[in-house]
Amino acid sequence: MKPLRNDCFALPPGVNWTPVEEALERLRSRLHPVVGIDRNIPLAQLNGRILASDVHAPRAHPPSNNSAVDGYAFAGPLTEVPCTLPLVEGRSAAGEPYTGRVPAGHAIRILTGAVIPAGVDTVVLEEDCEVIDGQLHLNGTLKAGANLRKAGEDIQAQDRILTAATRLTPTQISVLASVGIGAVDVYQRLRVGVLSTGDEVKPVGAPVTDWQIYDANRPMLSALITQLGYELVDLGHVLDRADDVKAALERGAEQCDLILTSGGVSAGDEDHVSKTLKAHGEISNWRIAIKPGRPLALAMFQGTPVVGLPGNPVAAWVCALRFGAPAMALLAGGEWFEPQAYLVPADFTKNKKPGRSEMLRARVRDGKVEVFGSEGSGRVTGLAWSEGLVELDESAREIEPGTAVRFIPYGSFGL
Ligand SMILES: Nc1nc2c(c(=O)[nH]1)N[C@H]1C(S)=C(S)[C@@H](COP(=O)(O)OP(=O)(O)OC[C@H]3O[C@@H](n4cnc5c(N)ncnc54)[C@H](O)[C@@H]3O)O[C@H]1N2
Ligand code: MOO
Repeated sequence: MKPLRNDCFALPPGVNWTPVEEALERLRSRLHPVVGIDRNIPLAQLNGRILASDVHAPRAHPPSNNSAVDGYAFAGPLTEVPCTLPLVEGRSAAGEPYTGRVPAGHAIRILTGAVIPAGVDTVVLEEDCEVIDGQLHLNGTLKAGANLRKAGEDIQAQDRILTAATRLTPTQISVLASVGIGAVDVYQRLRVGVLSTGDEVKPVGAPVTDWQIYDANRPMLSALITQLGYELVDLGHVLDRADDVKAALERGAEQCDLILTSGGVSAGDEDHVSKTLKAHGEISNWRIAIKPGRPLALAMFQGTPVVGLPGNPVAAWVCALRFGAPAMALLAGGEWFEPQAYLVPADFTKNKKPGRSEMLRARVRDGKVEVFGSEGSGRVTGLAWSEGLVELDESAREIEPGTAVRFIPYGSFGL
């Protein structure tokens, strides 16, 4: 694990507005995994963790030929019908295989998941045949191998079943279990600090006056971090005082692999996050051609990367997803990702200015994408209403009902 370079967020001089694609490419090319490896983590603790190495199957899946249905097994194919086959004594059930050999011209009772006994290779569904006095009566033809699941048809022993950098979800955990793997090596959880700033901001529960607002960003970002599978370090809230901001960042640098701050990153007199990062770290104030989320500060502070999100909750959310989520995936040992977007007809009208891409709070209903009525960056109700974002690229102008637009469901960001 090598540390990030101090100048990893530097932008070339003279660049004012960074297009979204360029900002993303910069992050992708300058970041790399910063976490160590946790060895032998058991299945029960793997959900959301990121594989540190490729995984190979120690055995095949399924391990032996077995029946896909409840029915009767015989040697196929069955071409001449009607046909009657005598049934042998006994049966093959899941967990209780038939150990003998079925003689030629005979059939045997078999249940779903049971090993196919020697001498037979084809299974007829019990609904498609009749048993009368120990004889199996068949009326329909069947190909050899019908209703049989072949050994290794899903996974062969030694196959690579999962690759390093895969984020494990319930479905991948099932694959591991299917071949008997009870523990794997995963990256240590990325420790992400979340810090709120602002003299007007008060934590929920504290007494407030009219000029104060509750801290909506920290609980939102904390929930995001947890849902993405990272370890949350709550760095609390600090007032716009240089010393307090510095002390909080120092705590963060000690305890975290990445710090997310919100507020204090535009150019105002009270934008102490920017100022502190400038005085004590290497900061690059990115002005990204995106709405919302124009001001984004990226910095290295005492060896730890800091993403300074805008204070407006909508902008903080959009930036945390669009730039933060892929960056965190990469730092955490996973793969950089471009969120999967779907082209969906718009159910709205919009006259967009060129030059900036726009992210609108959106959701799909009846195959059309709706956007929230207000684009105000402080409107938290639109966040709660939305199920994803519509991304309009820099060149987009007139959107009319029916225009195909890119809808990115929140699931595409790993939520
Ligand atoms: N002259 C300019 N002014 C502003 C610009 C600009 O480019 N030039 N950009 C605007 C945009 S866009 C945004 S976004 C904000 C970003 O400003 P900051 O990141 O410095 O954020 P603050 O000024 O501290 O706060 C903005 C807004 O958000 C509220 N806020 C802050 N923290 C929280 C929180 N934890 N929970 C809820 N709400 C929060 C804060 O009260 C402000 O209303 O700058 C614009 N101005
Ligand atoms: O771009 Mo600001 O980020 O509108 O809210």
